[in-house]
Amino acid sequence: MDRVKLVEVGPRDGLQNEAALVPTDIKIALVERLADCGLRHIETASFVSPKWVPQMADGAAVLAGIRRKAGVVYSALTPNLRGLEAALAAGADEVAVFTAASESFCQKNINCSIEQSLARFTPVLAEAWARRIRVRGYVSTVLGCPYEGDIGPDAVARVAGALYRMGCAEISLGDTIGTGTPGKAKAMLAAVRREVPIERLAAHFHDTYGQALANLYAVLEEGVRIVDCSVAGLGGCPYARGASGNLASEDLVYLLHGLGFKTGVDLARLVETGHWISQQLGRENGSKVGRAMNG
Ligand SMILES: CC(C)(COP(=O)([O-])OP(=O)([O-])OC[C@H]1O[C@@H](n2cnc3c(N)ncnc32)[C@H](O)[C@@H]1OP(=O)([O-])[O-])[C@@H](O)C(=O)NCCC(=O)NCCSC(=O)C[C@@](C)(O)CC(=O)[O-]
Repeated sequence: MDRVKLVEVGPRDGLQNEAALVPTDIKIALVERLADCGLRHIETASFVSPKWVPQMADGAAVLAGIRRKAGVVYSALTPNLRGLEAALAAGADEVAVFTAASESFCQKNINCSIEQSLARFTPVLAEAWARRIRVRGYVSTVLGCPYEGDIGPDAVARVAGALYRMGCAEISLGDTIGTGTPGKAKAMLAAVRREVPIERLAAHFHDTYGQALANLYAVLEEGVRIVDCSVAGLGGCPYARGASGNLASEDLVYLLHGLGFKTGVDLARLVETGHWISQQLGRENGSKVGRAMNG
């Protein structure tokens, strides 16, 4: 049976936009619970400037505090060499660099042009390679930008191809503001797969316009088998106005199991975890499956 690799980004993408600081022990408990659900790739922390994203300032404490489960990859976001050093010192198993297909978003998010971001990543990849650490590359705004509107597939393909040629093992395509629709997602993927093999591509779809699951289904049909998701649909980017939650992990697992894909995830436990974190954060559960199965 076909398998889909899930990358759970709740502890990072899910929490980074929370206005109130989430206590470190809650973050640790969330990561541990997600691992207990059967998730094997958990983006656990982010080593960015604490002035830019205060919520992620305790990344080292989170990585130090978790009870590690064998076979689980605990990864971290690293915008530069300093972030890489900090992530590795804290025990991250894998790191991710991140840029965008839109110049304006890149400037707002990491304070440099796309070209400059790629130059910053060169030493990150060299150092990671020397230490045998796998690097993922994110491209944001692949289906629309909060500042520039539509983004052409060729612009996405150019950046994805550059990350791949630099040595990123996996390229995650982010519909940061969730404006994409299935036809657009397929057109974007058709351009990107000319630069990057399909098995190296991940879908990272936000659900701001309620399109995430439809877009995901479209790229699944095209052969994408790596999907990013966030428990209880938590998430958003502080530098993308109006960006709301990620594709909810529970909704994704329900869809995939219904289609006959294997994920290794215990859906009932995941629903419990989604309910638990929603209560901790005092917000409504963003997963429809989570609400239905918990009701
Ligand atoms: C990239 C920088 C640092 C450039 O920021 P900068 O101001 O251009 O760079 P800088 O080198 O001048 O550094 C500014 C300050 O940050 C410090 N600094 C510098 N680097 C680090 C580091 N690694 N860790 C900790 N501190 C750091 C540095 O020491 C300095 O401190 P100061 O002297 O002012 O006290 C900044 O713009 C930044 O941190 N941006 C991060 C924004 C972010 O995290 N956004 C959310 C993640 S992306 C996302 O969510 C999208 C994604 C991936 O999910 C996919 C999708 O949905 O599209």
